[in-house]
Formats: sequence, C-alpha cells, structure tokens
Amino acid sequence: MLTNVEHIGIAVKDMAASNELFTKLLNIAPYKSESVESEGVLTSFFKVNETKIELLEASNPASAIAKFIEKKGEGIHHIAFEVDDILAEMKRLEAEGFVLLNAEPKLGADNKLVCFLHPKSSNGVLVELCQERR
Ligand SMILES: CC[C@H](C(=O)O)C(=O)SCCNC(=O)CCNC(=O)[C@H](O)C(C)(C)COP(=O)(O)OP(=O)(O)OC[C@H]1O[C@@H](n2cnc3c(N)ncnc32)[C@H](O)[C@@H]1OP(=O)(O)O
Ligand SMILES: [Co+2]
Repeated sequence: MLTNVEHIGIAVKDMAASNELFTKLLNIAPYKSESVESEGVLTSFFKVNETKIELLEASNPASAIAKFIEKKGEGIHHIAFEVDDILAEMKRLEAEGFVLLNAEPKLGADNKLVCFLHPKSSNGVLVELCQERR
C-alpha cells in the first residue's frame, strides 16, 4: 500500500546554491546530505512536516540527473511514495501495466529500498517507490 508522499525530487545544477535557496524558501536547513554513487547523484534533504524535499545534483555526466537537466533544465524530477511492502507494490503495479525500471528493489538514499516506474507508463511523471530498510 502507498502510505504517503515520501519526497519530491528536484534536479539542480549547483547544490551549494540550491541548498542556500531552499533554506531561505523553507526557512529550515537541510537535515542531511548523502551521495548515492550507484545513481551518480549527490542528495540534500529538507523535511517540511511529513514531506521531504530531495535536491539532486549529478555527480557524473552519465547520471540520470545530468541527462534530465541537459534536456529539461532544473526542476521537479520525480515524486516518491512511501510503501509498506515494496515487493508487493512492484508486483501489483507491474500487473497493472506500469513499467518497472528496476526488477529488484535497489538501495536509495535516506536508508530506503527504492524502485522507479518509467514516466511513459505514468502520465509523464517519474514515480519512485520507497520502503524504509528494516
Ligand atoms: C535512488 C537515490 C535517490 C532516492 O530518492 O533514493 C533518487 O531519487 S535518485 C534519482 C535519479 N535516478 C533516477 O531517476 C533513476 C530512474 N530514472 C531512469 O532510469 C531514467 O532517468 C529514465 C528511464 C526515466 C529516463 O532515462 P533515459 O536515458 O531514457 O533518458 P531520456 O531523456 O531518453 O528519457 C526518455 C523519456 O523519458 C522522459 N523523462 C526522462 N526523465 C524524466 C523525468 N524525470 N520525468 C518525466 N519524464 C522524464 C524524457 O523526456 C523522454 O521522453 P521523450 O518524450 O522521449 O522526450
Ligand atoms: Co528520490
């Protein structure tokens, strides 16, 4: 079951400048910064009540974030939903015709297991499923 919007992913070119901007915008400081080598991203997290903002900067040119910014510029990159059982949700969504971008859950940031759905199968929105690693 999807329980809530876990985070909104925003692609940025310059993490230091964007951290400063979002600190002013949200009037709070980021609570963590984490590099996810497997995704070629540096992340920075802000928590606004129960919803998080995840800033993403590409750490290498092959990164999905680098390609996204090259094509579309900075902006909202994905929406992440918290799930209580990522394997069950992946199975349910695949059966419903959504395209899974990874066949097995993979390690994400902020101690999560994640799976992405191809935006072409979800009205042009890149969706991420996140389950807390137990
Ligand atoms: C996991 C760490 C962290 C976390 O929260 O834990 C993250 O969130 S990491 C986030 C970065 N990682 C990913 O996004 C992994 C999943 N993404 C992918 O596999 C690719 O980015 C993919 C498949 C969405 C697109 O890659 P591709 O090489 O196919 O790039 P194209 O430019 O050819 O895109 C194909 C098609 O999709 C459209 N597109 C691409 N990205 C997005 C997006 N973020 N939102 C909506 N649409 C997107 C792109 O425009 C192309 O459409 P077209 O009509 O052909 O222009
Ligand atoms: Co994310």
